[in-house]
Amino acid sequence: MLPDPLCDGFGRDVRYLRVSVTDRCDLRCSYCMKEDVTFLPRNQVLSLEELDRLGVRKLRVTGGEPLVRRGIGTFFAAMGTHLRAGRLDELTLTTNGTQLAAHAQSLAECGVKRVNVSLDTLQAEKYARLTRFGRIEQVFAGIAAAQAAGLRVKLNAMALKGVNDDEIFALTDWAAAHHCDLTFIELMPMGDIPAGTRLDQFWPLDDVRAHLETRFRLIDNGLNTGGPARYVTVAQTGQRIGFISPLSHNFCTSCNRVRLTCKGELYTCLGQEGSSDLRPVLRAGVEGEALAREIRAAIARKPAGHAFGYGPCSVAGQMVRGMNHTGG
Ligand SMILES: Nc1nc2c(ncn2[C@@H]2O[C@H](COP(=O)(O)OP(=O)(O)OP(=O)(O)O)[C@@H](O)[C@H]2O)c(=O)[nH]1
Ligand SMILES: C[S@@+](CC[C@H](N)C(=O)[O-])C[C@H]1O[C@@H](n2cnc3c(N)ncnc32)[C@H](O)[C@@H]1O
Ligand code: SF4
Ligand code: SF4
Repeated sequence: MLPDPLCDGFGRDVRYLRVSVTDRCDLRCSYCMKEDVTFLPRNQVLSLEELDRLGVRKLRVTGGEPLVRRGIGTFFAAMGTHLRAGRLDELTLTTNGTQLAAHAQSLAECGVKRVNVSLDTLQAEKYARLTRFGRIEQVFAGIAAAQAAGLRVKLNAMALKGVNDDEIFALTDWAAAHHCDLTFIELMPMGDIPAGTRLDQFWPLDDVRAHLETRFRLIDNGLNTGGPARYVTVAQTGQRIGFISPLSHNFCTSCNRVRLTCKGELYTCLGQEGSSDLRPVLRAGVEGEALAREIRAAIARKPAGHAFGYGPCSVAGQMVRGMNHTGG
């Protein structure tokens, strides 16, 4: 949560900040970034002390891959102190899981209760291809370590036509067997990826749901975690499945979030260009009410929503800015 309830120009209360601690990543998922992507020079990236100044109530740490940022353990330890002192309500992260085995225990000791781990396939070879060189065993080990440390794990799987459309049941069964929640995500046209690839891979989640319903009875359960997912319960297994459908079921009217990039830009919408540069004030040591004022002014300009859309042979609203920069 941000310091006070913050209302934007459309009457939405914005209470949730997602922070990208790095744009760097140890993987190169082909739907997220190009193989030869250029990352920001390190001196443009906010220091972890500057990030600590934000004073938010609910923090999701993301990236790029948050666990590859040097010193990230110290950052989580500092955030853990805020958590114990009651200055922070929730501390969590979204990760590709490759480095989770090494960090899980200390994350739990810092007060992290749950992690979202991105896993789009269960097949080692396909995983290596999709991420360009990732080793799936590292992710499995990361998930096991997280659970052994007492963390709840939610899997995030992109729904990608022609890539993992043959694995929807396998992912669902794996999640059930490993006591993980599972969320499917629609592909957004973010990053410097050709429109043709997007059109080939976009798979609306209504189709994924219909596919699941050939085997399972899905009951809408109305659960709201404060995030964009609509959840169902699988009648046969009791497991929970979420659908994040920014294209086919746009959730912008209830949007409660803004994002801070690792450079200190506050993006008030994932799918629009407008941002406010908070780096000068963070670098100048501004905090408390003065910083909140800057954030409020930015939020007042939050746009209504994204303009993404897939036509028969064109893509609308494409953002060249990558998810790793804005923070997925
Ligand atoms: N368009 C859009 N997509 C979002 C937004 N927030 C999350 N997403 C998508 O949902 C994916 C999963 O987000 P997570 O990091 O797991 O967070 P979450 O689903 O909000 O988290 P919880 O519900 O707290 O578990 C992101 O990578 C994005 O693809 C948003 O505000 N707008
Ligand atoms: C950008 S990553 C950052 C955190 C971490 N590296 C990870 O992969 O979980 C966060 C999430 O964004 C999702 N993502 C990346 N590109 C996307 C796109 N074009 N559309 C929708 N989600 C995307 C990923 O699948 C991942 O679940
Ligand atoms: S989705 Fe996450 S793991 Fe994959 S390239 Fe993007 S930032 Fe890295
Ligand atoms: S696209 Fe923008 S307005 Fe819509 S839910 Fe995402 S961040 Fe909010």
